[in-house]
Amino acid sequence: MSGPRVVVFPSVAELGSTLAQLVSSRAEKALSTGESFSLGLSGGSLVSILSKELPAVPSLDCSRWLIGFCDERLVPFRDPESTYGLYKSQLFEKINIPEDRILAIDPSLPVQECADDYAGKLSKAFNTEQIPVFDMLLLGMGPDGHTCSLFPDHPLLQESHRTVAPISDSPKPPSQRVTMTLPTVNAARCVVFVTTGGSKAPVLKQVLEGGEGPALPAALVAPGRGELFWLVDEPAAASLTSQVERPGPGAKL
Ligand SMILES: O=C(O)[C@H](O)[C@@H](O)[C@H](O)[C@H](O)COP(=O)(O)O
Repeated sequence: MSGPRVVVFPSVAELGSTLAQLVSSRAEKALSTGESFSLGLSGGSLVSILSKELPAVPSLDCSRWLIGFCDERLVPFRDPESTYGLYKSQLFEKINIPEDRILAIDPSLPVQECADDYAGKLSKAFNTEQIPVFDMLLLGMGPDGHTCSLFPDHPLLQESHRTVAPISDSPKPPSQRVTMTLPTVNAARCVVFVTTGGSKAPVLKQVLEGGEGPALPAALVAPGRGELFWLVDEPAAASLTSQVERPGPGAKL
């Protein structure tokens, strides 16, 4: 993998429209040679950014997309903390993604069984007993450098076999979650971090330019054979001194 492309935008709105264009272009590429476009979604602020911008892409056809979740909270879908629930109301109802092509967890299961069940859903959908290779994963990063539900100094960072794992002690509530593991994240063809806001500036510098102590979870994302993008806004990029890109309005990545 070549190094990450760090792309800085003046505003979240400009970041969001470029993100939507990037998703759409990778979907076209996947569908030009294959049966589907597999996209993994994260929660947090990504929900509103994607839900605002993706439906605005002209003639977007999501009928052959396959949607998975990079992580999910173990709460009922109607709970405002449910990432699936938020995407269902804010995005899925605005695009033509068939319900049976959205791979959601079964939140009625205990967390270990839920993770095993979700791993099975991915295995079936990707028709593999190995690691499912997503065309694209969209990730966020917390102010502590977590991504998915992989948190600093957590044993899950060492997981090298399971594709999906449970966590019951998430420092970010809700405490019970299911998360993709690093082997699954790093198997993807394209990984895109979306990070905005000044509160992320210190941790973004540490992740991209190094710092004290063990590598933070977001710094462990390095897709072996895939592309890695960091789409950030100026406030989040404020502490960076390394090479970044600042595309003109409407530029395509
Ligand atoms: O469901 C979750 O909690 C997310 O998947 C989580 O990993 C999120 O991406 C980060 O916490 C960043 O969230 P923000 O972008 O809202 O800061």
